[in-house]
Amino acid sequence: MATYETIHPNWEAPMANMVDGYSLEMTAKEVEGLKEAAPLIRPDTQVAVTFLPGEELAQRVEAAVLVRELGFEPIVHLSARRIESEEQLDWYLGEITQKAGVKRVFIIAGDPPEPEGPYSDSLQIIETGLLEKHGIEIVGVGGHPEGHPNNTAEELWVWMQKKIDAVRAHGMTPLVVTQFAFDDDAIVAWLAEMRDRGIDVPVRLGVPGPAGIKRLLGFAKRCGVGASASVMKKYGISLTNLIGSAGPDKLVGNLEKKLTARHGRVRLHFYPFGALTPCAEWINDYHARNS
Ligand SMILES: NC(=O)C1=CN([C@@H]2O[C@H](COP(=O)(O)OP(=O)(O)OC[C@H]3O[C@@H](n4cnc5c(N)ncnc54)[C@H](O)[C@@H]3O)[C@@H](O)[C@H]2O)C=CC1
Ligand SMILES: Nc1nc(=O)c2c([nH]1)NC[C@@H]1CN(c3ccc(C(=O)N[C@@H](CCC(=O)O)C(=O)O)cc3)CN21
Repeated sequence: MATYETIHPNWEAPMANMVDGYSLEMTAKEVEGLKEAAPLIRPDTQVAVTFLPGEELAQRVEAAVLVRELGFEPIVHLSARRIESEEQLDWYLGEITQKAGVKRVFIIAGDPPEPEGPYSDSLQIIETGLLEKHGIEIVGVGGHPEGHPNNTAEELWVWMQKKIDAVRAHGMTPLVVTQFAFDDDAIVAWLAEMRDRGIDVPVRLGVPGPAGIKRLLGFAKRCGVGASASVMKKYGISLTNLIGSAGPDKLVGNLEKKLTARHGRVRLHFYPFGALTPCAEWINDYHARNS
């Protein structure tokens, strides 16, 4: 069975700084964007390919192949509620594993209020047995530091434990990747509670890449992510001036200060929201300023 070192070679080692061992994501349509950003991204960096509406499965396969060809490690998202049939899931897993050597997936329920096929939650995908059949070794599941409109906080912990147990029962290694958030205190408190509950799996904390302020607020609204005036002020944004763009300087700096050994193994996962090059530049700049 894969170990935590397989998730990332440095999981056990102290981090050089908060961006050490980061992952990021692209949409299936961002093939040109990834080619442009590639020279700025360290070889072997994990790059996730999303499962958004408006993408074709074949486009997602091509994106995963490109991630591999450029020397990065693909992670493929599976949105349970957007998968139309078991045959489609089987076909997609066959394509990504054979053509892009994919070993890692991230499973999320997805936003459709009614499932488009047989799966309404992430656990059902794990339980199909198709992941291990296709040689998948590492399975990420979603974490929600600010909660989720369809579940209480308590329900979310129960679901997290069920998914982790199921990933292990199917012979694979679990990790948790969180929804992006702007409030470092909410992230740190959520992580402390997770560890207090005895859930010791590695966590990738979701962080927004630099983006236009209006765009960031639009994504926050669409994804149910908290962006109150006080939280945005802490992040570095004034809601009375929406001109310009903002990066996660304060958020990442605060995480670096506030995370301790009790918070366990963590790395960051960046959500570039369509702007891969600025995101990679921001990460490299943070690294240069903090090493
Ligand atoms: N973290 C991220 O990057 C992303 C988060 N999301 C959001 O996270 C939500 C939860 O995903 P998971 O943690 O994988 O849940 P899950 O698959 O573990 O399901 C937990 C429970 O929540 C219910 N549920 C999940 N999504 C629902 C929805 N859209 N409408 C009504 N009930 C729903 C499920 O039926 C189940 O009872 C997604 O539905 C989506 O809204 C979506 C995309 C990306
Ligand atoms: N509840 C929830 N639903 C989501 O769909 C969602 C989350 N949470 N959390 C973050 C991720 C990241 N998401 C996204 C969504 C769109 C783009 C994006 O770049 N869209 C392009 C056009 C579409 C494309 O290129 O495929 C854009 O310009 O808006 C990026 C990340 C959606 N995600």
